[in-house]
Amino acid sequence: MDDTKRKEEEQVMSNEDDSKGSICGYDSLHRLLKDNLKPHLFHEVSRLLTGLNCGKPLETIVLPELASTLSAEHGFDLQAFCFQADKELLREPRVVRVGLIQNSIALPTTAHFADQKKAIFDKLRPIIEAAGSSGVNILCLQEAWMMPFAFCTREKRWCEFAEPVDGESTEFLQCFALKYNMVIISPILERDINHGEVIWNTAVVIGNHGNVIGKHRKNHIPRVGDFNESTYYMEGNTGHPVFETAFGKIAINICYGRHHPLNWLAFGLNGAEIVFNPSATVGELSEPMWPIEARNAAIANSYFVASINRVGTETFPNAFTSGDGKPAHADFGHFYGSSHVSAPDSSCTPSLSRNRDGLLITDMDLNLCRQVKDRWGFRMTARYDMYADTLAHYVKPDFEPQIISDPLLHKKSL
Ligand SMILES: NC(=O)NCCC(=O)O
Repeated sequence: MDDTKRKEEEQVMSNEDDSKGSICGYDSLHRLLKDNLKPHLFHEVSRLLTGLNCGKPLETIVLPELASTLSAEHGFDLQAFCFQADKELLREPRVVRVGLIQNSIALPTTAHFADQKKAIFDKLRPIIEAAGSSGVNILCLQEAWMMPFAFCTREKRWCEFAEPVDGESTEFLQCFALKYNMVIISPILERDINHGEVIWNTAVVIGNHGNVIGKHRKNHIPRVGDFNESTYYMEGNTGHPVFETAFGKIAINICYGRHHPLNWLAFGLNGAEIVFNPSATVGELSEPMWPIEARNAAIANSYFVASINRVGTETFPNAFTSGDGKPAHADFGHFYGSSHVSAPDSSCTPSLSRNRDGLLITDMDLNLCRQVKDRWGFRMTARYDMYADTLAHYVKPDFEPQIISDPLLHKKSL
């Protein structure tokens, strides 16, 4: 290939990459490293980047053929890993199979709203079937999975997508919960019929008998970049519930809540063993934060964190601005997928694709949570009483920061 042709091809590739916020045409960081490092270097980089579980790299799981067939037919990424815990003498292993689904929207945002929602249902059906037929016990979808993430626009017509907790999205998923004996976490835009049709950003927890166990409403609402969600709903009023399910104690920290360590802590104090973080976030804003925050939360709170993000670029009919000096634009940028699971022992799975729909299946022995607590003693050493005191002072209007100034602070150096 001559130089001009190569340059032209590189230009096309880099334009495509740019529209996806780049990582140079690779599907994930893991892939980029694997394809470019010598095996012994990749092994060592992975030891630090994704950690070791019980002293070893994570093993992959072999899934039933149907799951691979559905993944090939419908073009979604399918990956599966297993977290081990040490064998105990007095307790049986408590292995739970968790599934995470990430997806792009299915029709342009200009299509009729009913068609958009139906097309998302149709797109998810085979992915949920793949999860169910692989024996997934707890399945979680992405934030506001039943609609485009239209909150950047500040246009109120998108509120039409909101549904009551027992609405059509819940009904759609209840069938799968029953069919596959699966707990399903369904993050939706909620319309609270009993309270004057107020809108919330809510995760509905559907039990493995198809029943609604309860709901949690997003605690922290972003006001950053194009994420103008506070125009649509207020901070949640459900606290930090932990749902005791047939397969373990679970909680949901919805998207922007992942930037708040006390939010993670509160779910942990209530006894969560797995905290799901269904999200919608874009590369330019948060991609470097994404793996760090989840992993840190898992380590600090001795539980598993399951992170899910949307995929693709959603373009809206009318351009908008967000008071950041940028020209008016009609999309958020690239939702980078990259769903993954972090464990309390600091190991984590590689991420799903940053460009394609995907299903990540992970086996986790929940005994690992207590084993890490016993080993590291973070709960014992946490000094909650000291921080309770600091916070109680901090929230008072007359609070003054505890700063001890160097009396020689302003003395000139010789
Ligand atoms: N959906 C949402 O809360 N996004 C905020 C952006 C971020 O937290 O990365």
